[in-house]
Amino acid sequence: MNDRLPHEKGFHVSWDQIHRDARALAWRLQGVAPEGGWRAVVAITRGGMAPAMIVARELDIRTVDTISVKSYDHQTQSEPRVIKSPDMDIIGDGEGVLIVDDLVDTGKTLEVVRAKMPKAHVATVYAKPMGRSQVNTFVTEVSQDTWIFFPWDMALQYVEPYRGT
Ligand SMILES: O=P(O)(O)OC[C@H]1O[C@H](OP(=O)(O)OP(=O)(O)O)[C@H](O)[C@@H]1O
Ligand SMILES: Nc1nc2[nH]cnc2c(=O)[nH]1
Ligand SMILES: [Mg+2]
Repeated sequence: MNDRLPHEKGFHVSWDQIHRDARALAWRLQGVAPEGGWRAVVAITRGGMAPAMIVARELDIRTVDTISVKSYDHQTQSEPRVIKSPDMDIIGDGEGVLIVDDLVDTGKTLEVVRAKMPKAHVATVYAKPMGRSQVNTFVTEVSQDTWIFFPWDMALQYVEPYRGT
């Protein structure tokens, strides 16, 4: 699959697995919650929305907002741009706020987001080594040369048997 290059490996995540991993993230976040709990979640669209919903459900957080940062066209990276900001009257400097994304790769997206909400706690389900230092809590690390495929970008399809007739 040429459009996956230069990534050596593919890590294919099912709906079931992202659900379990996002729940594991919520469990960890509960363990480091401030007194009184997290007051809001900010999902980084679009990939952060599914894990953010699961985390908000598990931790009973009703205030959920979004920030939209566009940094990739398919697998080609360009400079990240904020297209939509959260309600800063509610989010403030980010104290007691959880920022959730599906993954961190180079960390460029999170750099932009953290600058807006410097006191927020940053959580991703998956992390690659280059961007790991931008994240406070994550669940699974994959190597830098791995491309993660999410269930919303995939479909079930027929696979040839190992041995033909
Ligand atoms: O750490 P970085 O190198 O900045 O990359 C990580 C970001 O890239 C992907 O989002 P993308 O910009 O592709 O948008 P999407 O979530 O709408 O798919 C992913 O969901 C992260 O948000
Ligand atoms: N789906 C997906 N988006 C990304 N954006 C940056 N890295 C990745 C990745 O490994 N998978
Ligand atoms: Mg994203």
